[in-house]
Amino acid sequence: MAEQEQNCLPQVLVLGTPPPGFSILRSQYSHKFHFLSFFKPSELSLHQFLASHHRCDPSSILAILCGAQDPVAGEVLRLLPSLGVVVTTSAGTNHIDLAECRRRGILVAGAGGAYSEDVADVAVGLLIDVFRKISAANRCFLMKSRMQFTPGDLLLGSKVGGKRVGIIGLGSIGLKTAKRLEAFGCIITYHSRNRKPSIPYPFYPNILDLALASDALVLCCALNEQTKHIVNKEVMVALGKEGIIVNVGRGGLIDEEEMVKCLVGGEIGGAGLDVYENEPLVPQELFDLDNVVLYPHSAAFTSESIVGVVEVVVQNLEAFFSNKSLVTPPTDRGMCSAFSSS
Ligand SMILES: O=CC(=O)O
Repeated sequence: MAEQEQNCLPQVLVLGTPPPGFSILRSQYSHKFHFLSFFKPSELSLHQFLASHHRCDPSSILAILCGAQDPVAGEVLRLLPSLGVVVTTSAGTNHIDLAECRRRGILVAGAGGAYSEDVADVAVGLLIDVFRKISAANRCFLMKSRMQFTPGDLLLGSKVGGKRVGIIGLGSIGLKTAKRLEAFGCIITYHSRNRKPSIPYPFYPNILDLALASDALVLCCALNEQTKHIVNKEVMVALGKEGIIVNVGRGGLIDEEEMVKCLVGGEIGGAGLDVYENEPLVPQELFDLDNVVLYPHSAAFTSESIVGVVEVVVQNLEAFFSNKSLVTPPTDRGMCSAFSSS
């Protein structure tokens, strides 16, 4: 596209690591938006990048596009005096300084429910894997020794049907996880910020009570000040030696150091994890445990969900630049709707 034509397009500053779907966005929507990519690693600071970019007056930037991996902190927002919207390709918005956005009236839009089914699939997959020791068996029989096996030998798993599963956070991911597990014969209960009157599952206002009444806890909530370390040592002890934890929310929801100790010491039965407290670092001890299944923060991503999120991003940008309401506006506390606020 000629530079002159591009100059007339709404500018979108794309930050950090190329967000999922960005190559589709760039190839299919560059006639609608001028994507100004400031990707890592860069020798320039954002300030220098904006100053060196020939047509980029920071006050001409009204929109940021980002993914979950890169913080959109106060200092970034302060460089962009006219910013009106932050669109993230993630369901979670904990990487964005929501308080500063609220203060400045900057809108925030996330992936909405674009990933919910895929994340729920992985939550169920991790739960089944831990209870039935699928990865452990794979590791033991096939990868380590390639030995012949006797059916039913050694790795006796635990039945999924009948398990009491406490879901923490009943947004669209939590609800889809609950529905799937119900079909496996699990008994569902939940904890969230408020009881949901239209939901039939028993509600536990207290997370310790939920842990005491559960064989598995599945974390599907957003990370914020209220939910950080919502699963702490006390909760893990209440869950008990046979209990397992599945986390598809954010690593910081669990006190990871304590979780590692509980797993190593046998105080909980196992864990299926998609997210970690200090990503991309994963505590070394976890790699050696057969009762732990690790996934690399990829529960959200399938070829289909990436196409879906591109649509949501485009709809949000189009809505914003034509002064319409965003299609996935944040909830009252600035969070997007796929993760419940706990
Ligand atoms: O973790 C992934 C997301 O928030 O989309």
